[in-house]
Amino acid sequence: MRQIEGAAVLTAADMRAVEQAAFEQGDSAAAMMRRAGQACAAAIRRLSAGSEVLVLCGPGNNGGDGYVIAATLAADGHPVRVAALGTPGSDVAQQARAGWVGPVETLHDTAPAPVLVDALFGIGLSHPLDPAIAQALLVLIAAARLTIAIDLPSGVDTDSGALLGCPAPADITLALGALKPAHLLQPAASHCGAVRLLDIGVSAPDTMQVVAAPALPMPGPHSHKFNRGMVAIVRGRMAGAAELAAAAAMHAGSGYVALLGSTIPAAPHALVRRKLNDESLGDPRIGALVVGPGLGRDDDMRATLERALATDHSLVVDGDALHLVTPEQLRARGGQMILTPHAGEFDALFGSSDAGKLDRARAAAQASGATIVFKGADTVVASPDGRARLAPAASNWLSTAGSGDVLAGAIAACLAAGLDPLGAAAAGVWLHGEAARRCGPAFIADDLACALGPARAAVAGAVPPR
Ligand SMILES: NC(=O)C1=CN([C@@H]2O[C@H](COP(=O)(O)OP(=O)(O)OC[C@H]3O[C@@H](n4cnc5c(N)ncnc54)[C@H](O)[C@@H]3O)[C@@H](O)[C@H]2O)[C@@H](O)CC1
Ligand SMILES: [K+]
Repeated sequence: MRQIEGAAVLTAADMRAVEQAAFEQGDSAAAMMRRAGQACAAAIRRLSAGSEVLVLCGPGNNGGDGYVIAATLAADGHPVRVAALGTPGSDVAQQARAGWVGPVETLHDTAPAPVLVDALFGIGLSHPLDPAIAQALLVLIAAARLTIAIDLPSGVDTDSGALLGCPAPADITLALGALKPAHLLQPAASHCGAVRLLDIGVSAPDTMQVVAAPALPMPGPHSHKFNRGMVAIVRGRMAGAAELAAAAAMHAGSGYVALLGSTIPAAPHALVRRKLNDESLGDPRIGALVVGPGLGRDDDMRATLERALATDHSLVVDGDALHLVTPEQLRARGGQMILTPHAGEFDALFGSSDAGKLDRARAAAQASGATIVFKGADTVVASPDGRARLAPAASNWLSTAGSGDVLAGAIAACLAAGLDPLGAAAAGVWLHGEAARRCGPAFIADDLACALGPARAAVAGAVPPR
């Protein structure tokens, strides 16, 4: 049982492809189910501390896992009952069912137990739960002291994270072989409780991963302020937003941060204030240029944005700038670009849709040629090359004014430090989440920017000095 940071994330189709590849290498579905069920049983035995376990078994292979779990617990002398919904459909699930020699109650008639194991449905759920099934599950969850979902809580859509009748959250979800998008995307993620990953002996590709602590370059004896990574930030109509992004870039480790658009001295004095003109915008030492926080959307600011786009700098495009560009314009510009839309900005730029957040982010990256940081309680980072990073849940206190500006600055610092756009975006998201964790409750964005330093210190030394 392991933590999820850095773990592979697979859609239902990806998971089936990985399983199929394992079968072609000589593995069998029965052996895989045995490994999955036994790994779950070992975790459940520890978590239940001797209390009676009720395993709910569905009609598919998730139910098959449930029968293996029950048989393994019983063989270890652990008190366990089984209640089923239908009879197993696949050969492998029937085989697992045959391995359970105790009685099988029905979902609708069974009595609650202190520990409930939900092995009704996993990645094969194809339509919303019947309300009678959801109600029976709800009653058992409410009566249990601990609910453990196998692979996924029953009643969530694997790929989009939508709820398909899931009646109540589990306390713990044991993900099998890899994470699925629903473990990270809302609202399903909130129904998973604590997610832990169990190895079932398959090797998953790393195209999609959970955001993990980044490896960030450390300054060495040859470092100076510019080769640490210079960030420039365009100041717009709401100056505070750009100031926050600048503070964030400084605390996230940038060696030199310039605010373009004002020369009036003010704290912090480490921030270099310069006029916004062709010379300052064209400074070849700039490693990342941030445009959009507090920019404004009038014609002057549109012209300022055009000037930023006309440079060949790596760009972080945030806030108002996301209302002033089109995906086609960005694609035509090319170069390294990271866009950081929240849901409203995403809709404005790419159009609204009922598709899942991961699919939308990946499509947007394709359309714009930019790395997309689709922000929210379930931030998704998608690269035009198809790779993606999904953030684990972060502090809900991040829902405060200016936290997006801080994220843009943190990402810019990582981009200027030499990370590729996907790496920089994921590193910025991690630093932002870690800074929020360190801030505790009710922080303001200024505190969050300052906490990026300690967050950065937590990964100091990850890579040698450059
Ligand atoms: N393929 C394998 O060998 C392995 C599969 N594993 C487990 O198998 C799961 C996937 O198994 P399946 O593909 O059989 O899918 P599930 O067991 O998640 O569900 C499929 C079954 O549910 C029925 N169903 C779907 N939606 C329903 C609804 N709304 N109401 C009522 N019935 C519904 C389907 O007709 C089918 O019988 C994984 O989540 C994992 O738990 C693991 O054991 C690892 C090995
Ligand atoms: K389940």
